[in-house]
Amino acid sequence: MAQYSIGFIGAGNMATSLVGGMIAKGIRPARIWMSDLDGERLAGLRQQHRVHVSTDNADIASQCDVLVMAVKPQVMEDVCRALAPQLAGREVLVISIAAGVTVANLQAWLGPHPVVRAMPNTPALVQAGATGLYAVDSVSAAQREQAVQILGSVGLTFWFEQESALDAVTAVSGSGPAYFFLLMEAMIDAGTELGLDRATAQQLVLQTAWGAAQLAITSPNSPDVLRQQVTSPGGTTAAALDVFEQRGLRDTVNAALSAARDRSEALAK
Ligand SMILES: NC(=O)C1=CN([C@@H]2O[C@H](COP(=O)(O)OP(=O)(O)OC[C@H]3O[C@@H](n4cnc5c(N)ncnc54)[C@H](OP(=O)(O)O)[C@@H]3O)[C@@H](O)[C@H]2O)C=CC1
Ligand SMILES: O=C(O)[C@@H]1CCC=N1
Repeated sequence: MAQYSIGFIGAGNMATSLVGGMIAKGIRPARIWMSDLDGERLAGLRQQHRVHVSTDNADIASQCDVLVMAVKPQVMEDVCRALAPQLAGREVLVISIAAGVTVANLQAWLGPHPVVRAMPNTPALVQAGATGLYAVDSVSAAQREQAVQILGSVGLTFWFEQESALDAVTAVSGSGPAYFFLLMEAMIDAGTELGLDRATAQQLVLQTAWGAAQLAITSPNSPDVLRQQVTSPGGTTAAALDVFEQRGLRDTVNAALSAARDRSEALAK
């Protein structure tokens, strides 16, 4: 990988997942810069990862060729407007990972820089991330490649031609890990209700989730076929699946993802 420097503005959950995954993948910490309001958090990150840190966003922006904007959508405008003078006249690739913040917003706040809008997810920390990407026309082929090198170092990347697809990606894979964690929590609670000790219930649930995902990824069969292979006629799985279907799991999932997509769209306004 070419030795350009990468700065993260905002060192919260998603930025630290990305940085942890990038370093585990072999990207040198000396190339990574992180800023945040919280000096203690930064000190911990410097100690853990040996990255450069600063509580001054402008300091990070002045050092880096690629800037990953990783603050919450609600503060993105203020953060970008404050950085605009720092970036003026420089060739910096901006990658925003914020939900719902459009490239038009980012360019209005930062200036006419090449912008990639990305939607990663926290499994990036273990190189099992999934990221949707959208680029404005001014992003060069080399800069697209930089975005893929960074986000692709921690998982799969997918380019989209329409920016609106990023709202759907946010609903599916950006927020998606939380849906599976909720199901894990519910299954652990249910297993405990059924008399298992909590630690064993947790191990059984996590191994089952991991095994199901591995099987679904490696099998030539689609999830519906794999589900049928578990389901003996008149057996235990059928009894459980009947309850899920009767209580409207599919409609619930559909409504939940629509709510996430709508929220992503609303954040742009
Ligand atoms: N978490 C996730 O799974 C995903 C998140 N995202 C996106 O990533 C972005 C960050 O989310 P997430 O990591 O969860 O949020 P966090 O709140 O964990 O991280 C944001 C960090 O930015 C800091 N911050 C706030 N204001 C400033 C500022 N002016 N300058 C520098 N740093 C600042 C926050 O500090 P403080 O806490 O003190 O406010 C916090 O540490 C969001 O835009 C979100 O939409 C995208 C994909 C997945
Ligand atoms: O909840 C959120 O808004 C962010 C975006 C996707 C995951 N977390």
